[in-house]
Amino acid sequence: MSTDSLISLDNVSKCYRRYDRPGDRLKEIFWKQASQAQEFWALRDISLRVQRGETLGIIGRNGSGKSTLLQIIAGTLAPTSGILKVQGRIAALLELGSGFNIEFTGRENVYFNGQVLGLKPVEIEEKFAEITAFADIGDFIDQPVKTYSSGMMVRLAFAVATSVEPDILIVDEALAVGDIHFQAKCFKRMRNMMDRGITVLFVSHDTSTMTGLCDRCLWLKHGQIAMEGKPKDVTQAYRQEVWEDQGFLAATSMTSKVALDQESSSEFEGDVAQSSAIPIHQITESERIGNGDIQIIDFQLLDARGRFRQDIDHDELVTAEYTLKANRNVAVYDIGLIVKDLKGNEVFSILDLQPQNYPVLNPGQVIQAKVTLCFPLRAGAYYMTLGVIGYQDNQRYDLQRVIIYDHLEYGYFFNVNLYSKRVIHGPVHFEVKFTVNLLEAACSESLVSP
Ligand SMILES: Nc1ncnc2c1ncn2[C@@H]1O[C@H](COP(=O)(O)OP(=O)(O)OP(=O)(O)O)[C@@H](O)[C@H]1O
Repeated sequence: MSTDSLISLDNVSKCYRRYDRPGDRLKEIFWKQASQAQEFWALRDISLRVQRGETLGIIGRNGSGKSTLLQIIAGTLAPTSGILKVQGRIAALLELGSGFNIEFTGRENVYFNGQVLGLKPVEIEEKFAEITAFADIGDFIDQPVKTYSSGMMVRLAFAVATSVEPDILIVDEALAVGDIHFQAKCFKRMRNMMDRGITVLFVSHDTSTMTGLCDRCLWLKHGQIAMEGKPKDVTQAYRQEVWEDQGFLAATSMTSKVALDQESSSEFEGDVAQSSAIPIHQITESERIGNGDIQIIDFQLLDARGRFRQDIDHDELVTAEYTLKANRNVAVYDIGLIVKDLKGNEVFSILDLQPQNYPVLNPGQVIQAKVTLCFPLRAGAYYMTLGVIGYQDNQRYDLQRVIIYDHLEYGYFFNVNLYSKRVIHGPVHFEVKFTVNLLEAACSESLVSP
């Protein structure tokens, strides 16, 4: 294994034994010759190197062998044949609740898991408050894990696995069963870990996640590597195949080729595509930074009739209303917002740099600022990062000298609904109109008689 590849697999295969009847497995234990098992090769001859600091995405259809591969690399499943070498500490989030003893409390499991991940009790003690703050499951931390919902289990498992500084983080996105606020927090933490050079292996069905997060992508098909390379190329080929199989595209169609050249994922919008409702998250105190000279004390989205909205129709004009409180004299300040998808990818941002009419603020003063905007986005859940900034010596336009008064990473979660019969690609969607004109009539003999 080269010094910089943390993971190396040579011709790794995994064969499961499948039985028609549960009793057949038992029979085999006592009488090998009577084996009724059928062999099933979930992985065949996988050879792979993953370098230190690399983020490898694994994509593939249900049953293609993704979880099997991750479990083998994590060391929780033995390969049937082949050579596997892994260097460094692994933190894995694979099967729900794996690694937890459900009879024990969350607190006991944090200590137990922390030790499995290589932490000393005193180190776990130091990290305990941070782990519970991230998991945010309140008093449940002292309840047996068997009383947890699946979402709570994932919260705690993710908090523990990412609290250690592993060399390799392995995450199955299918586990992202928490609410959207928690998912966004998880993606942010994963990005931070990637920035710190931690090697990440990540399974997802979502091609935009692959292109957004990963350096390299692996496509598994029937237990074999169908393709490996740049996320954009691999996800494009993968989508092409999925779409062809589903009959959405003709393989040779020019339009499909043009469409698939787009970087982000594509979805077939059926008769009515509507994102599901999300729980209300108004201003969250977590992830708040800034010196507090001005604070955002409330924020809402209102529609044209002044109704509070969190489910917004595509392209609908809404007003974002900030309520700001000054805690000091402030003469120059700007208000901004960034719209992000749940993976933390920035969709667009606005910073108002020419506010002629913003009043000078005195301590205790409360003002309301409004921004009118619309969201020509594809259907889905998004959040807004909200901010108020100032400048050293009040030198507006000098972005090098920005002072952050307040910054709320998860300021406001909302849904965009889109009703469309079209096949839509990419993060934005504009109104378009297709028209077809008949230029030449068909020859009379080729006309189909009514
Ligand atoms: N313990 C097992 N015994 C027998 N077959 C198994 C076992 N575990 C997995 N398989 C089979 O191996 C194949 C690969 O499964 P795996 O869970 O690795 O796929 P996957 O790509 O992760 O699927 P998904 O996207 O649905 O999670 C599947 O056909 C599955 O039915």
